Amino acid sequence: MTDIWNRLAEHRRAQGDLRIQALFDADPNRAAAFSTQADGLVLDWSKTAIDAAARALLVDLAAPVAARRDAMFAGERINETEDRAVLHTALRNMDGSVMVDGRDVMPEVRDTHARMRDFATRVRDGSFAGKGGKITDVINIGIGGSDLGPAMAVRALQPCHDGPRVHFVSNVDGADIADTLQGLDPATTLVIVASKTFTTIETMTNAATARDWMAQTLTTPAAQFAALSSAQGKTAQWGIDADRVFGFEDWVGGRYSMWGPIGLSLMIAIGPDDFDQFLAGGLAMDRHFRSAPADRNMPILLALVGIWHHQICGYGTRAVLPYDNRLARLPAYLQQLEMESNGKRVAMDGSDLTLPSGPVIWGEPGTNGQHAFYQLIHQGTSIIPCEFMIAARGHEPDLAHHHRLLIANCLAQSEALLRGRPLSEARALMAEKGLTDPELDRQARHRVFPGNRPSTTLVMPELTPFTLGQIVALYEHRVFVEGAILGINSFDQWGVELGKELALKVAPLLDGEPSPDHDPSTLHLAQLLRQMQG
Ligand SMILES: O=P(O)(O)OC[C@H]1O[C@](O)(CO)[C@@H](O)[C@@H]1O
Repeated sequence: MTDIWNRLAEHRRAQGDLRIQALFDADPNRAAAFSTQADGLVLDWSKTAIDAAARALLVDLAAPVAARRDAMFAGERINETEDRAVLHTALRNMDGSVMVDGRDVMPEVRDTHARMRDFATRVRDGSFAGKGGKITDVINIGIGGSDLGPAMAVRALQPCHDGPRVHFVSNVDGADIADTLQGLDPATTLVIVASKTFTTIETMTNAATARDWMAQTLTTPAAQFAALSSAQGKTAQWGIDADRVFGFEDWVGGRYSMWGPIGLSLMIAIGPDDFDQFLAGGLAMDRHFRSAPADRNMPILLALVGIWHHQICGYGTRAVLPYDNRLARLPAYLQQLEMESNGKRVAMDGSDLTLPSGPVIWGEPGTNGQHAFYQLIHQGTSIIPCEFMIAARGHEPDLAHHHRLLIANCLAQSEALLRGRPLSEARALMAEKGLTDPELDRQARHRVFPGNRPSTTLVMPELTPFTLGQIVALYEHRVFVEGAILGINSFDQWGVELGKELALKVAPLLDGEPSPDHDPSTLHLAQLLRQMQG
């Protein structure tokens, strides 16, 4: 492996000031040859500096992926620091059997899925009602993986909504729940407490506030609560009837959990059949991931492009730019999926990682981002690989002209990043305006675009439950591949623990209790905030 990394680094050095445009000039078939398709989804990665030799080396780098992938699907305990299997894929494949510790886990998965379908159907048709009648509003209370996936998907699949309104509360900031509860009727609201552990302080604090809010009107608020958790003893302590508790096992990681019970709010919003289409999209990507050769395997190639840009070229961040307003929450969802999974400095075997971990992920939907941070992407001193996403068709037939413009903008941005605008062109533009040197030169230099900035474009026919399932599974597997190649365990998240522990120790400071165990700055800030509270 070290040899391949060295050869890749050497190849990059040898490329010198290669322009991506030169790769297109040399190979008229490049756009097709550096595109990959999977069940109607197409990834074009031709606008990168990866040439045939780099591609071959990168594919060699992916050699360890197949064995680890097969171990994951077979239910082996590949999450070694938590001693757990990693089987979120079982939640989207209802057929067959999957053995964990000698037990087939699929009958229970199917049973829970059937119970979710039944409950969602009853909420939607009114046979499960609140004290005041048919449920009009559902609040999902959760955080991280118990919030970001369903919140992203509910927004993405708005055209499929035909159920009650669905709201999401995650932040422990009381503003979140206060704003959400405003205008809702407790008698027709269903609260879903989504927490794998059922101990997360933000979620349990918000859930208690929601229960108090309901108790002002209803004598038995717990009757309008449901729970999604692997800690079923704790849900019982909360008084939530077992009929409305949907469990899952520890082999489903929080950020990989929207396919099962954590997706209940999505199922209620779009209906069980559309939810099954979402699962079908994920399953289609699983099958592609398991069967396509590495050089045509979309998750493997997407991961390799990322490795080329971050670990080989040294670009520190990656922008995710969906040209779809309904995918507005996708960058936030991917931030948890990618950065909580691969933001690690220790390898699986306990040694220090010798390569950089996964990159910073950020983004906003186009075209909004164009009028905000694209300035830096085009002309800043950092190179930021961009991941564009676009659907061929929109959902608003009467507004086809909007979609035409949306597509044009998406393609124009990746073209502008590739081509740039040389000084000669910028000078010609200034000359047309009647400027002469030295002012012409000064003005022209501000209008130069260096270009040669890499991007990929993911194209889908339309944003549907199926394509969304494909995209989420694509990114899950991309993270998996990156982790396997870097030697990272992508399924634990020890880095979130210290802050949680310290928050519990800091809280007493805010009540004025002395505590010697804090640094002077923290003590100073706590005192300042107390003074400001008056
Ligand atoms: O579902 P839970 O147990 O409330 O956890 C919520 C989130 O907290 C984390 O454990 C850490 O932030 C995430 O991995 C998880 O998705």
